[in-house]
Amino acid sequence: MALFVNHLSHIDVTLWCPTNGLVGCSWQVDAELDGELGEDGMLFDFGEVKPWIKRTLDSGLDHTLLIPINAPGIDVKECDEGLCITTTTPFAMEVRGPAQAFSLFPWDAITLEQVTDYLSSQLTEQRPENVHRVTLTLSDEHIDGAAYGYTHGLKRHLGNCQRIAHGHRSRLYVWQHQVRQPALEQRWAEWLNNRYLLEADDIHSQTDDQLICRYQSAQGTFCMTLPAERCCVLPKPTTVENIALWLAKSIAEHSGHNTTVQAFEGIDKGATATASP
Ligand SMILES: Nc1nc2c(c(=O)[nH]1)N=C([C@H](O)[C@H](O)COP(=O)(O)OP(=O)(O)OP(=O)(O)O)CN2
Repeated sequence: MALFVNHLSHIDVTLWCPTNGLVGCSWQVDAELDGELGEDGMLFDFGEVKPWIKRTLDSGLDHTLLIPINAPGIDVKECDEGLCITTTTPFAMEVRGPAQAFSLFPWDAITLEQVTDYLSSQLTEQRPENVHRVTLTLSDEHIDGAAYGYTHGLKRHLGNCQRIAHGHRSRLYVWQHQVRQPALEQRWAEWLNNRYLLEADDIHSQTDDQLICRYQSAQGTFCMTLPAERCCVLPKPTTVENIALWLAKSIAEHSGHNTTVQAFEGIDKGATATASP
């Protein structure tokens, strides 16, 4: 007997890719459980399946930076902040923070298949007696138009969004004169794709080539050094509201037209903002 729960949750992470660097991802989570029916006629109460799986994801890999430690140029060591991870290719980066902000895997690269198997095995190990196996399916949201992945951290957030390098893969909608603007959506999404978004206030130091972002939050001290060309600096915290506002203002200024932007933070949620040139 198998029980399934589709659209159970989302996972928002950034993965380190040996060719693209920081890649923001949002994965939809579907679950299937194989097992025996209990005396109550249920394999596992739906009301318990969801919180059980969500708790495991939220306290583990969700909102972390996924590092394939066997990829070329990766070094991981302990430091005052917790862990210090350095990279060399495709660019030099150093990120420091509490260990809980990182998920380290003994792999050459992070793939959706490997992450899916890892999480399915983790849940299977913790299963209740009458459940034989838990199988998750992780998938990227199907997006026809413009989309971009980004990485950020929100130091004021009380939950795991305070971690300096977690990410999202997001749709982007732009309107001018009540008409969608696919060319603008595509251009801005391409520009934002794989960037690190940070608040100006969190810049610790900056040269022409390099930027250091550093902040203290409830979980500890976080620090990130990366090429300036890979960053996008916003005047305010990088919440989706401020991203929508910054995009609306930037596009209105560049194009000379009133602009409305709907920015997403991962799957199915986001903010809408309008600006004039
Ligand atoms: N109004 C806003 N609220 C929050 C924002 C924001 O920009 N505006 N941002 C965050 C974090 O960046 C976080 O990454 C969002 O994570 P999310 O997965 O949505 O949070 P949950 O774990 O609570 O949601 P699930 O999808 O149910 O896992 C937080 N809030």
